[in-house]
Amino acid sequence: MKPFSNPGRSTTHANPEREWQLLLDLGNDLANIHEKRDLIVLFSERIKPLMPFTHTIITLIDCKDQTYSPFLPNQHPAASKDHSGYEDHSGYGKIVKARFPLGEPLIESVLAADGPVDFNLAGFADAAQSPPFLQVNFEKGIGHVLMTTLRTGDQPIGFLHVYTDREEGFPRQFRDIVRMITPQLSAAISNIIRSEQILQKESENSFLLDFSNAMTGVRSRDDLALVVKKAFGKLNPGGGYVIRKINADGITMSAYLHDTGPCSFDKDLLEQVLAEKFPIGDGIQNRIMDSHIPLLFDVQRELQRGYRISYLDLWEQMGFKTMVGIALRNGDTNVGLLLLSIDRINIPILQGICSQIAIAMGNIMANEEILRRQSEQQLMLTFSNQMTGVKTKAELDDVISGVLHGLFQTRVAVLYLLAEDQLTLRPYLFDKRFFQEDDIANHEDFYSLSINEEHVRLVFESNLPILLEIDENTEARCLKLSIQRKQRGLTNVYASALRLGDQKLGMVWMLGEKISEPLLQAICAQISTAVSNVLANEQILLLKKQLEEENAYLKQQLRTNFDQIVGSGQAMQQVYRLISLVAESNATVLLLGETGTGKELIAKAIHNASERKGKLMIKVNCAAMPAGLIESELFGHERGAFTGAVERRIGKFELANQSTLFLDEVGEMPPETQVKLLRVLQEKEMERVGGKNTIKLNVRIIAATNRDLEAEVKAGRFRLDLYYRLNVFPIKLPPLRDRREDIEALAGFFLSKFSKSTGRKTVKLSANALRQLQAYLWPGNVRELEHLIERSVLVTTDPMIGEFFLPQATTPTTNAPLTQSDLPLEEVERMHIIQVLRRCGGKISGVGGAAGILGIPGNTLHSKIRKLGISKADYYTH
Ligand SMILES: Nc1ncnc2c1ncn2[C@@H]1O[C@H](COP(=O)(O)OP(=O)(O)OP(=O)(O)O)[C@@H](O)[C@H]1O
Repeated sequence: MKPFSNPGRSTTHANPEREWQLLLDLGNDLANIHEKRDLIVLFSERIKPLMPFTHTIITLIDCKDQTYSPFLPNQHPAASKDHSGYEDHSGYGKIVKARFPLGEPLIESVLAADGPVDFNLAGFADAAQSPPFLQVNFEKGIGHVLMTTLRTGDQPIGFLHVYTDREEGFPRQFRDIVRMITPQLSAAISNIIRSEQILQKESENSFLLDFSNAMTGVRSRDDLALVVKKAFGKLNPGGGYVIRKINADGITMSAYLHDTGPCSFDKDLLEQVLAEKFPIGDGIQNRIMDSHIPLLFDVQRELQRGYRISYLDLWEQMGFKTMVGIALRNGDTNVGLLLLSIDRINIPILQGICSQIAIAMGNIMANEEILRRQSEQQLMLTFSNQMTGVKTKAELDDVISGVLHGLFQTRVAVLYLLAEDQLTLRPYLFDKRFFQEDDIANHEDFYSLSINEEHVRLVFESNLPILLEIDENTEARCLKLSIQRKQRGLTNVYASALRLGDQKLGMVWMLGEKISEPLLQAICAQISTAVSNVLANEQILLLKKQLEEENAYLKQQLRTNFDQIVGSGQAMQQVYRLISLVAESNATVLLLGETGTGKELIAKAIHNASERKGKLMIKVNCAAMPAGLIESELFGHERGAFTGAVERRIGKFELANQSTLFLDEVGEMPPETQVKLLRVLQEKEMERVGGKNTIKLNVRIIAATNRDLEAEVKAGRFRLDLYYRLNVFPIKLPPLRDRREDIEALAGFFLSKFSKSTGRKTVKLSANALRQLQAYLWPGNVRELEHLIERSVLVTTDPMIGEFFLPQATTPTTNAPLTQSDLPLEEVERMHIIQVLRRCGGKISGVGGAAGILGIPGNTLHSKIRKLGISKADYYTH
């Protein structure tokens, strides 16, 4: 501004020419004013000489809230008599910052007047509704105030206050001068306001431009922290701020960036606030998020309103009285919010900063998300590679308990498989860190979980893994899983169905801190595939084993080659007739007859004539098995079912599924097994020993015994109900002595068979030898004949057998003493056993059995019989 023109000597006396010149000069000077400073100089240097007033104040009206407040409170320190201390905390200090309502009588009268109004403060200062600054001035010795309204057009924009300590107040000439210069003064003030606004805008723009330039280089959260700290350092020196982001749950917010400024505070409280997830609807955050402009909070007032939010406490502790909150939005998406310790809101600047912060946060988070997904994919690839190699349950256990946790900090608590009934889930694998073996075995709820359980149903209804809400009920069902997970800091329980295509395989419960849905889905899909591979592999191994067993059995059967029945006599004709009647049905057949009469041969013939002939007939010798193992032999067992059961075994019943099971010597079966056999025959299903799965059976039973089963039933050794079950179609095989007509054919058959097997021409029988055979009683029946011929073929060197050396005893032997002196110990033992067996009618164990008399267990006797080569023919007596 150019220097003001010299006003000459001060005067208030009438001198129209001089007055006009003065007004002209003042008008020119006012027209050139653009800054507050110029106005101050004008008042102190140009107007003051006209009238020695103490000070002037210009106040501006705020139309929005109908108030006015100081705009130019102090024109020149020297001009103020006693009022230089505007910064004091009483009187002026407060008034300078205050806003006064327009609707007071004094102001209304100023607004209504068409020129300056002179008020004697003695009459107004302490009047009710008078502006408080009059009282303050009056107390400081001011007598009069001259007030006039400043206007732009008709619109009042503010007031000029001129104060004087002269008792007589302002002379008329001064009032006239003020009236005259009021329009120019109003225009000058408008100019100042406009240029201040332009400057303000320019500085805001330059601030935002700098900020925006700095933001272009932001790539990471750390970059953002630096730029934001610098910007807020300029905007609000010594202040603090926090930027919060909305968490993935969509209902809470957590600190993203923060700066506490130079304040002192409780570090623990800060840690707590930084770690805490604050619900968006906490009463403060929701107000900020709902507003489209920054909101100013009075910290004390919010605390008094009862908000017990830790960040308000911290804010108070740091000495911040106010808090500005502004929502961070990236387009229409809410990203988070900014809290700033500032007491003056510059809305455009804050909005400019916040929109850029929100965009940067959006980009950084998107970037972080991409990196996270990439790392997840990498981890998933590693997991998938590990899972692909899984073939066995143990390997599956290793990968899901080791690798899964190593990669994703997630543990499979339990993996259930759907049982055959498709209604029950049974634990297949479980994490031993959470459960003991006993927990599983003794907890029926856990062991057998119905798919109709509410939480299980939810899992199967969903195509995606779900986060389980654990309530008291579920918790009981989940074996206190939630407690377990809290103890291990694993906060979430995820559950997912395991499926292969549309087929349900089972369900998995996982515990983890947090894991994204797509990742969880991918993990569960991998587990499903691996489980199905393991199950398929187990099935293959089982079938392979079954095949091996069948194979071994087949080979054994081939070695004994029973494929022909010899005999065309009447008795055998009757047998053939019965076989042809029953063979094609599935009826149970009971073969009765003395030892060696061909019961097994006939069983085989029935099987071969049935539609089951494509599969192997399975044989069980009920007498040759130790009582303790017969059940396992018949029904199989699970691994660990009893001591020594080191691996799963398939029983003869399961082996004979779709085929025929030949129960040889069924009369020797121990009573406990009889019960189980009866159940299987009745229900046509069974479980393996130690197993829980029920196996459906389609087995044809052919039983055989050389005992009189009716007598056994009467004696209480054989169950009547089982007898009825077995005695559906009895076939009685005649003893050889009752079909002597077949002896010649049988002898010829065996001569040819054994001659061939020894590589000789067929050995013949002399007439004498044949007569001998026909005269003999054959206690051991066909088997005895077969053995005799075999021995004879072996020992004779002639092409013809002239004579047989047949045993004398053909009736039950009495207790005739043995001559043992010349025999070796083993032979004595052999003879003694044969002797006792004869006395017991061949019965080995149980009441009246040979083992009891010999004082050894039945098993031991069996093995001795085998070892000493004792055959039934040796001891069978009639
Ligand atoms: N009709 C027959 N034709 C040819 N061989 C026969 C005949 N009957 C029995 N055998 C032979 O006699 C031997 C004994 O037969 P098998 O084992 O079937 O008798 P079993 O009644 O089952 O005897 P056990 O009651 O002692 O088990 C076998 O080697 C069998 O091949």
